[in-house]
Amino acid sequence: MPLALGKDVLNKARREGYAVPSFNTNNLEITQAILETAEALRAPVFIQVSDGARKYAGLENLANLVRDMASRVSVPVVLHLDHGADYKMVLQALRAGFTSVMIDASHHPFEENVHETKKCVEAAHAVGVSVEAELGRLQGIEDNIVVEAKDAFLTDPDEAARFVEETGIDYLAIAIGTSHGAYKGKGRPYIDHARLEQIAQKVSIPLVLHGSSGVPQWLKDKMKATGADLGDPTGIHDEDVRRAIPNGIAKINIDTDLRLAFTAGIREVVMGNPKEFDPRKILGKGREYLKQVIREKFELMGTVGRA
Ligand SMILES: O=C(CO)COP(=O)(O)O
Ligand SMILES: O=C[C@H](O)COP(=O)(O)O
Ligand SMILES: [Zn+2]
Ligand SMILES: [Zn+2]
Repeated sequence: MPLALGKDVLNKARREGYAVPSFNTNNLEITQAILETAEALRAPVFIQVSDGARKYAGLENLANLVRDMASRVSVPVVLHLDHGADYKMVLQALRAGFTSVMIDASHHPFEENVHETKKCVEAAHAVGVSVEAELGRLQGIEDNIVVEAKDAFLTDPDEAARFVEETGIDYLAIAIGTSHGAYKGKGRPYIDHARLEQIAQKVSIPLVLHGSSGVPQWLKDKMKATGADLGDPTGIHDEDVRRAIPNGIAKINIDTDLRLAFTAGIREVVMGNPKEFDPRKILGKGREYLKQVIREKFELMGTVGRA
């Protein structure tokens, strides 16, 4: 199918009470794992390209790869720009054929965030592309900028309503306690469900949750078994993700769990078979674990069979 429009996929999700995962891609194998699993489970999906991915693989290379591969599946696939840094980046994504773009001006003061976001909405809507913007600030690593706890702040419900009204965006990324990366805090990383409920009452467009990886035990075990030294990573509990979806969360971003899965498979082959030097065998195992973790996400978010 041709690429789907972001707001079509997410408006349906919020209306019907499920969420759509937005997976970061960087290469062929990750894209294959996402699309083959989505097709097998009849699930709509977002594939997103970060700034790091753009620098690693090239924005147009990834856009062309995703568009071409998506043309051979029969489920809705949205090609999304993750954390677009500025207006220029958004324009480049529009030109490359993205069907959804994020402008992340959340590190600016409110009025400046509104101003920058509005400009991007005007450009994207002129060519029929949907827009995500962010209000509030997540802790963790974002586009190679480390946001410390003291600089992170949660989204204010009244401000969120004003922001949506003034910018005309199609979906809103909010900060409610999640953070990027594999270290989301000790024990049970905190999610402010009460705040989410208040935001959901005031904002009717789909809400987006970043930093939602679960860092599952089976992947931690596999990494550890191959000698990886990760310290003590913790992710968002499945229960918290499940609880957030009826409160308007319709797009859920996952990158870290894919990194863990791909790397765990690669490590397993490399460490366990010192004679192996066929990259297809090495990356192939990574792709197999990617498919497993991607399947778990579709099941968790209620996306299976929604295509
Ligand atoms: O929000 C993300 C990308 O925008 C990814 O979050 P994780 O690091 O939790 O996978
Ligand atoms: O939001 C951040 C994503 O995990 C992507 O990070 P990256 O720019 O290092 O690819
Ligand atoms: Zn941000
Ligand atoms: Zn993010």
